[in-house]
Amino acid sequence: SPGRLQDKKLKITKFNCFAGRVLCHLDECGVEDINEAVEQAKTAFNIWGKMSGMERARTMIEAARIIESRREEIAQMEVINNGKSITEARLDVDSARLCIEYFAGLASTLSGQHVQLPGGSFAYTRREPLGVCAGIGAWNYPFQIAAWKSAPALACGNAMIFKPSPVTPVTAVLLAEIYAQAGVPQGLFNVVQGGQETGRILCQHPDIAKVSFTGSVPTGKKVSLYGIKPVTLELGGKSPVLIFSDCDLENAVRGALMANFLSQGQVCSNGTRVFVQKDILPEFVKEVVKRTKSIEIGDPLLETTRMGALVSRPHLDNVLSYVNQAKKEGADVLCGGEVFLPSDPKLKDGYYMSPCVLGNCTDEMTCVKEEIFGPVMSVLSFETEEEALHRANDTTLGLAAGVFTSDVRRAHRVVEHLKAGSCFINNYNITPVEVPFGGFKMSGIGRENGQVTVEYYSQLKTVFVEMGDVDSLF
Ligand SMILES: NC(=O)c1ccc[n+]([C@@H]2O[C@H](COP(=O)([O-])OP(=O)(O)OC[C@H]3O[C@@H](n4cnc5c(N)ncnc54)[C@H](O)[C@@H]3O)[C@@H](O)[C@H]2O)c1
Ligand SMILES: C[N+](C)(C)CCCC=O
Repeated sequence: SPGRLQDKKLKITKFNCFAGRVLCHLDECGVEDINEAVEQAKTAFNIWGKMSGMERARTMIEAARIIESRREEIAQMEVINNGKSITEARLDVDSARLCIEYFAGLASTLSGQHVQLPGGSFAYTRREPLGVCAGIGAWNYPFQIAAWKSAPALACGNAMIFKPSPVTPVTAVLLAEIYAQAGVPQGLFNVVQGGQETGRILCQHPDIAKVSFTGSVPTGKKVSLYGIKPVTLELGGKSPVLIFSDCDLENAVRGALMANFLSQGQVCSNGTRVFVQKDILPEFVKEVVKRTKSIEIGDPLLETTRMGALVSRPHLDNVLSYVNQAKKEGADVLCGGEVFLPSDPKLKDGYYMSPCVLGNCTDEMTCVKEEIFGPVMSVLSFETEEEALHRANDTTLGLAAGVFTSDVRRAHRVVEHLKAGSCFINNYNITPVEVPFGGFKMSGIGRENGQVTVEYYSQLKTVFVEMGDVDSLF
């Protein structure tokens, strides 16, 4: 309720990323708002958690239908919220809808196990919801992240309070509106606005049963220390793509672009360390640079635009400083890496940069070691498979990895040794909602999407049933 938030002191100013103007002001939610959201969620959970899976599924399918009918409106709002191109925003809305449909399909399949014990006794397990879950989102996929968290939570019978990033606060509210319109109990999916303090209060609330967090490694570390409650962490990456000389080069070039430039390079799973086998390096670099230079940058609402604006001025400055640092450390800027000024004067204050390819990179460079989270590809060369694998795995992160080769045995051998949660063979950055997504090492704990996610939003109760007498030792 906007009225109740008026007395809060802290304000969030949301800028329009592609024109650099103030879009709106929001009040940060504090203890009182969160208490109220939790109370509402508990009441809603008491209704929702007792419904059958089929009943929950019906409401979720209705939410998916509303998303489909409002696809264009949501996508346009996401462009304004985040700065990405309308083409990508539509795909994000589709992924959100598909996720809700997928988990609606699983809602009626939740079940336990029956175990026979001696003497006719038996035990069975019940899969039960956790209660009120907290979802905390990053700013790169605001609507999609809210759906990827709420869909499994709701399918398993939980309520969720979701806090979007203060950098992109707008579209999660649309999702709350849609769930309400679809008929979920009031307060089952609520949105609280705010930054780190709101996030901390929410996660530490004693009635929050689980936290599902998407964001950076440093914040993920804090969230994991908030208390004894289940936590899903979807964190950052610095993923490798291994391009062998026996690959289909055209496909590998396309893969490298998809691995680096979606969402202005602001993608957790991006394959930003592109290892290319030495004998095809010149040809690969020539083609990648040519295609990168031809990426259409500008007004993200135009159909022809393929790269919109970065999410904020400070983030743009940070990404550009990584390019400067790379130059100082000896990398060659093969293209891009500069502020981009669109021809439309209305967009002159937007946060645009030209996508960048860095050549002559080595493993020790900052651009190769740290997550830049912008449109910056680092190209490295290698000679042997063993060497490439060793260098690819030489990181504390392990979200994703890719391999391009026409040798099927090499593909599976390499993937077996890659230390990453999502491995792509001859493709990159596809995330069908039917398959699990999540990281190895410091890239996270737990998974989103796929059947396994049910385990992260429910708990098992074991029931022992004695058919004889108590065999007492006393
Ligand atoms: N693995 C994935 O699925 C995935 C997906 C998207 C983004 N990411 C990662 O997210 C990062 C970029 O997102 P970001 O800059 O929004 O990350 P961030 O860690 O700065 O913020 C993420 C969220 O946490 C909140 N937050 C901040 N401090 C908090 C605290 N102390 N307690 C609770 N909540 C707190 C923020 O307000 C925001 O909503 C990148 O590292 C990227 O790789 C990972
Ligand atoms: C849909 N993508 C592009 C694979 C992004 C997954 C979520 C990570 O940021």
